[in-house]
Amino acid sequence: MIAARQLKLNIGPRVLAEDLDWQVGAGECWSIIGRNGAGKSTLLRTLAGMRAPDGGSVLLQDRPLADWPLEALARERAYLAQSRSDAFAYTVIETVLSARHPYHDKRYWEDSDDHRIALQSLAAMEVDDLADRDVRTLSGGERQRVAIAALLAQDTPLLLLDEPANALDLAHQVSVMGLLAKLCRERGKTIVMVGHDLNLAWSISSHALLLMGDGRWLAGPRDDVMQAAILSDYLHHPIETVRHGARTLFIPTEASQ
Ligand SMILES: Nc1ncnc2c1ncn2[C@@H]1O[C@H](COP(=O)(O)OP(=O)(O)OP(=O)(O)O)[C@@H](O)[C@H]1O
Repeated sequence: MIAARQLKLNIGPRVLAEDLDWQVGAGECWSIIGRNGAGKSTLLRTLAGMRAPDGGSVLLQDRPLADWPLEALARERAYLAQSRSDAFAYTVIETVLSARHPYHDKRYWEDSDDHRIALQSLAAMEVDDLADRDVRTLSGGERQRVAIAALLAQDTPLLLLDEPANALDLAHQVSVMGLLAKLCRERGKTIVMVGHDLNLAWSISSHALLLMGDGRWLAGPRDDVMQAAILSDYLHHPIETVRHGARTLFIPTEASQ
């Protein structure tokens, strides 16, 4: 689906990722994990085509990202940014309908299919009752769910999500993650997401990519990569794992009093 070839990411003099050779297959769900500032958002923006690589390349469906016309790219991948600022008084439904523009060709107005898909997406995120509200009046968690609804309405095979659980209460974290997992398992969508909650990441992911923040990285199937010793190294904090039924739980060792 999407692949990095000898990818290099720099910010100023800092090398965030070096020689990143990474293949994301269709229907896989990847979590990108690393400390603050390790380069997770920078990598996700690069995968979305919103930032050029500093070396190497990103291929979407075996074609370099730079060769994709923007509208065709918007039908292939949707991107959820870590934060957003709403400068204008758009309603919730207008915000979600705007995600349908890549399908409009030369047509200006949305049609009934767009409305149906937008309303379905709002309902999936349990924000359909907010359809007529000005997005600037929403709470942080409501705004995040509207942004995820817009991402769903874009209906792309590849979803790139930067901290989708941000601002969500516990129940919505679990339901949103469950929905994303279902999109992979049952609808063959491919997901690459950034997150700090190891337990949520473990519960949804088939694979994980760890970034050290100095160029080093590790990618592979979830259970190969999400091991206590490896995560402790990448996150610079001792982590233990415990089994709870079928789940593995990650527990950071408490700071000594
Ligand atoms: N435009 C910029 N100018 C200067 N430094 C930047 C810029 N964009 C990113 N950086 C720096 O690059 C590093 C990587 O940033 P990035 O947002 O990718 O980290 P991250 O792993 O997503 O972090 P977090 O977990 O805090 O969200 C950080 O140290 C950040 O301060």
